[in-house]
Amino acid sequence: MSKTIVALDFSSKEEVVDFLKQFDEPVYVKIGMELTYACGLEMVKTVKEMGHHIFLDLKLHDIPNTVKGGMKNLANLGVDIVNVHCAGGIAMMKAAIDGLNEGAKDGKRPMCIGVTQLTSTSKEAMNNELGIPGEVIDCVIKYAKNAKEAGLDGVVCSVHEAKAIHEACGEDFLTVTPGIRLASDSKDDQKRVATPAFAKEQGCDYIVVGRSITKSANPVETYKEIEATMSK
Ligand SMILES: O=c1ccn([C@@H]2O[C@H](COP(=O)(O)O)[C@@H](O)[C@H]2O)c(=O)[nH]1
Repeated sequence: MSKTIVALDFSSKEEVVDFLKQFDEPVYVKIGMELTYACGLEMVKTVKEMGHHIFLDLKLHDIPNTVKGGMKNLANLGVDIVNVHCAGGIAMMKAAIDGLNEGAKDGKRPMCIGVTQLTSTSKEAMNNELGIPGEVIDCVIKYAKNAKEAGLDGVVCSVHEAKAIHEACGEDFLTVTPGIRLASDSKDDQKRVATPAFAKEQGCDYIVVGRSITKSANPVETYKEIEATMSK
């Protein structure tokens, strides 16, 4: 399976279908808030019918009972990955897994991963706005260990933390890393960024790439170049 997950940050079905029609092979895609709030979970069905793999990035973060109920209803959509915010705590993450297990009709639940610190968060913002002292890496490792204790399958983190997470939580614990930029790209709103080549070097399991591919003059070519780097 592809190591590059393409973020479908579009607001209409037409844009998604036109974008995906350019590819002659199944792509691993990410459906997040923008698309879901515009088109509903119906988009999961549309994209699945086109043959693609899906990371449903809704980042659940609520009291355990609510997250459990939410996950129960996401369990049978046929997506490969769902996620929560690790900041919701261990009880909430355990509830997410319980909900998925309860909801999965065939006994096979999607993988569930936890967002550690958003890749758009800098050390300064984490310290001064979120009120979490210290280095980002320490918070990310703590959250990753919590996620593992809760039974999650991995985490979302930046490339810069992936190696330390594998050391702390094991090589089988998934690291899914957004904040990917080509050397010539602008960082936009992202803070903890890295190139696909550095992600490969750091042992990231998957990279998540949005604008570098979707806004490229030739999205398929850019995707193929990035995926070739990741699959070397
Ligand atoms: O920490 C996180 C968690 C999720 N994302 C998501 O990944 C893509 C990145 O898009 P780019 O255009 O490549 O910046 C986007 O859908 C985010 O919601 C993240 O960036 N960081």
